[in-house]
Amino acid sequence: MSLIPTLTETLSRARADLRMGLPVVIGGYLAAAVETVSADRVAAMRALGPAVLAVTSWRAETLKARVYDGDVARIEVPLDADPRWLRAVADPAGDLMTPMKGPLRSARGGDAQPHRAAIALAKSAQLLPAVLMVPIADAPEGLTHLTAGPALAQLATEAALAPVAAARLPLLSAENSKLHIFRPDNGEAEHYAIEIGAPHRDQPVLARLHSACFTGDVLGSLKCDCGPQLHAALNAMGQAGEGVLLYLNQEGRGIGLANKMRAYALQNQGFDTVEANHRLGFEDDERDFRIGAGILRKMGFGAVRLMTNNPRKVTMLEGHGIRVAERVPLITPRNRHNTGYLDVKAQKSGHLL
Ligand SMILES: Nc1nc2c(ncn2[C@@H]2O[C@H](COP(=O)(O)OP(=O)(O)OP(=O)(O)O)[C@@H](O)[C@H]2O)c(=O)[nH]1
Ligand SMILES: [Zn+2]
Repeated sequence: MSLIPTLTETLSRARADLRMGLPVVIGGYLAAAVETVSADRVAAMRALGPAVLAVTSWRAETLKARVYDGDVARIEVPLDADPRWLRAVADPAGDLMTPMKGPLRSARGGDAQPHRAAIALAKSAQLLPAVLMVPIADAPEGLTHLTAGPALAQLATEAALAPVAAARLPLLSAENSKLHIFRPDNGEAEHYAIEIGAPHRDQPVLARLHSACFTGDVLGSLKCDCGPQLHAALNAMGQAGEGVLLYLNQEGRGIGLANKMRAYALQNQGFDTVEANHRLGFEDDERDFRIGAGILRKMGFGAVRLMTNNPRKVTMLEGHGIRVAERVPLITPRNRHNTGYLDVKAQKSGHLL
C-alpha cells in the first residue's frame, strides 16, 4: 500500500486549508478563500503578481460583471483594492448598502479551469464561492497542490459510503428503531439512517430523505417546514411499524449553516430563498442526492415509497438505481413565517405543495 496521499485525500486536505485561510496551489495559481484569508496573506499573495477574484456566474450577474467562462468569472482585482473590497465583492451582505463596487473588469481568454476548480473546492468546504487567485511559478513548501482537471473530476465523483456503527435507539415515534452511521470516503460529513422496525428488503420501503436543518429540526424555526416534516415522517413510519429515514448532513440545501444564515440575512432584506442563494453565488440547490441513493443501496433497499413533495428527489433516486414505487406527499401546516418560502418552493423549485 502506498503512503502517498490519493487525490481524494489531497482534496480533503485542501478543503481544510481553505477553511483555515491557507492558500492552496491549483494548476499554477495560488488560491485562497476570500472569506477566511487574512489581510497579511492577501498582501503576500498580491505581491506575487496580478490577482483575480474567481466567482460564480450567479455572483457575477449580481455584481454586473462580465462572464466569459460559462459558470465562472474572473474579476480583476484593482491595484488599489483593499481586503474590504475583496470581501464586499465576495459577500452580498452589503450589496444594498454599497451597490457600487465597480466598474468591475473580468479577465477574458486563457484557461479558467483552475478558477473553476477553486470555486468547486470552496463550495465543497461550505465557504463563500469567491477565491483570490494569483499566478505562481514556484510555490512555497508545504502548500497543498492540485491539478485543476482531475480535481474537478474527483469533486464531482460520487463518494463511497462505509457503514461505521449502528445501535438500537428507541424513539418517541417508534420504539423499535435503530440508528446507522455512514461515513463518506472523501472526508466530508457523516450521514445517518434511522431504520424503524425490520423492513423487508424485497418490497418498497416507506422512506424519507431528510436534509439537515438545524434551525427547523432542532430549534423549531417557523421559517421552513423541516421540523414538522421530520416528525411527521417518523410518526408515519412508527405507525406503519417500519420505514427508513435518512438524515443527510446537507444543511441549507448543501451550502452549510453559515451560508444559510447569510441567505436568511438576505431574505431579511427582501430576497426570496432562491434569489438569496444566487446572490451568494450558489445554485438554488447544491445537494448531492446520490448520497441518499448510495445509503439506501448499502442498506439493501432497491425500491421506496418516498415521502416528499420534491419531484427532483424522485428523479434523482430513479436515476441512481432506486425505484420510486410511490411518492407519498408530506404536507405540513403553514404559518405566517413559512408561507412565502413554501410558495417560492412551489413556484421556482417545482415542489408539489
Ligand atoms: N439555502 C437555504 N436552505 C434552506 C432554506 N430553508 C431551508 N433550507 C434547507 O433546505 C433543506 C430542506 O430539505 P428537505 O426538506 O429535505 O427538502 P425539500 O427539497 O424541501 O423536499 P421535501 O421536504 O422532501 O419535499 C434543508 O437542508 C434546510 O436546511 C433557505 O432559505 N435557504
Ligand atoms: Zn428547514
